[in-house]
Amino acid sequence: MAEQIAIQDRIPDNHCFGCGPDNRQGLQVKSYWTGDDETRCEFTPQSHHCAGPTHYLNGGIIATAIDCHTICTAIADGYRQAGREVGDGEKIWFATGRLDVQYKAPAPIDKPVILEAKIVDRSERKTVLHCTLSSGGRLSATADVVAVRVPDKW
Ligand SMILES: CC(C)(COP(=O)(O)OP(=O)(O)OC[C@H]1O[C@@H](n2cnc3c(N)ncnc32)[C@H](O)[C@@H]1OP(=O)(O)O)[C@@H](O)C(=O)NCCC(=O)NCCSC(=O)Cc1ccccc1
Repeated sequence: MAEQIAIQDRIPDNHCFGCGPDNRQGLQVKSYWTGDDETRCEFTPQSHHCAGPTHYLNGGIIATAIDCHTICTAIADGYRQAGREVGDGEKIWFATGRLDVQYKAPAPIDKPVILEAKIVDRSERKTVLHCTLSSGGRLSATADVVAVRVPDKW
């Protein structure tokens, strides 16, 4: 099977701290389709992404990774619903309207985290997603996200 290009690497002019390919100080989150409405992301934390104790991943970094993975899933889905490849033609932007994270267990800093997102509902203006974040096979966080379509000049 041909290797997929990450969704973020197809979104034009994305300078986001969490997922912008051109943001050299950013997290560089990368997401890939795994099914019709499902995407996956593997993110390897760096030591300075720690919480108070140095062995756990910071909660804001967890929220940012979830935010970027889910919103970019909504953006890619927006292009797909329009029958276009991500990045082709008029830009499609979604913004985070709601990000509701539940922290279930700490995520160790020295292991990759796996994010799995699923689109649970979509309408003209918004896409609703559910996301899990796991580390070493243990569930660390769940999130419910509302991505809202914004104008192409957003
Ligand atoms: C755009 C919006 C979120 C909503 O605009 P409005 O004019 O108020 O929208 P409107 O009232 O027309 O509703 C349309 C539909 O949406 C629904 N809905 C709306 N809000 C909520 C809600 N809170 N919760 C739940 N649902 C909500 C509403 O019910 C309606 O649903 P309906 O169709 O009736 O079923 C505005 O409040 C805003 O700009 N907020 C700041 C966003 C921001 O700065 N985010 C952070 C930066 S982005 C980032 O970091 C990610 C990123 C990464 C990489 C690349 C790109 C992005």
